Amino acid sequence: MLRISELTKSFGKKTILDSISFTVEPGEIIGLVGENGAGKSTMLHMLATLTTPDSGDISLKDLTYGKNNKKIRKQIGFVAQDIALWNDFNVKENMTFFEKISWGHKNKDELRELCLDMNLDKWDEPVKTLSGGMKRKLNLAVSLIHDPSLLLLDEPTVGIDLKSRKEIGAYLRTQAKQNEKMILYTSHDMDEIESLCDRIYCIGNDPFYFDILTKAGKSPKLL
Ligand SMILES: Nc1ncnc2c1ncn2[C@@H]1O[C@H](COP(=O)(O)OP(=O)(O)OP(=O)(O)O)[C@@H](O)[C@H]1O
Repeated sequence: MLRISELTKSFGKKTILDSISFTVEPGEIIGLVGENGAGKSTMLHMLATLTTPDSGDISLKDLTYGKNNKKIRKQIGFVAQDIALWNDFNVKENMTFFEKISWGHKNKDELRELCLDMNLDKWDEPVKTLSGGMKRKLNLAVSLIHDPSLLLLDEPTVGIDLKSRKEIGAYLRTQAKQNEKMILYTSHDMDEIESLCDRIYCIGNDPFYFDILTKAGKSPKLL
């Protein structure tokens, strides 16, 4: 289980996240929604151990953030909003590079299969000539190489075509349900959030997303 207790984060005098608490059970996909600047990425960055909270506690299974960060990182797959790939390498080279520096043990066939799971079949093509959506698919595949138990996905499907998005969504649901992965997912696409997520949290004071999701019968919660 991922447990977040009374988490607070400010930048300067601006409090972005104010005493936020929630838990994520194995097998759950949690949607985080809110307007631009609400604090979704800040939340994911803290869960990825890249930013420290001002106060509050986070734990993953029996591991405490701040004390066990090295062990925690091995269990995390993080897709940031910015794409992080080697442009001059092809897809195969990127996958094998990231496999080597990750804690996973996957052979070339398994790495290729992972790309195909993301609907990416351009194995020998340099990243620099891939479309934006294809780069996103590769970025997502890289985050899954070490079979993480906690997936933090910050708008991972921006620019990905609808068919691929549906297939990636189905893949993520299978990963969550069959392999007990915990997934936190941000998106501005409410259809995607509604169809993919088991529970949805609205960050920030603006009731806009809360009202939309409530009308759609999704019982969102305010953070
Ligand atoms: N390193 C930083 N220093 C100062 N302010 C920051 C920093 N990182 C984020 N912020 C501020 O924190 C607020 C929350 O940003 P964040 O990126 O978490 O929002 P978001 O909900 O992910 O937005 P978006 O939907 O646009 O991705 C913003 O006002 C942003 O300017």
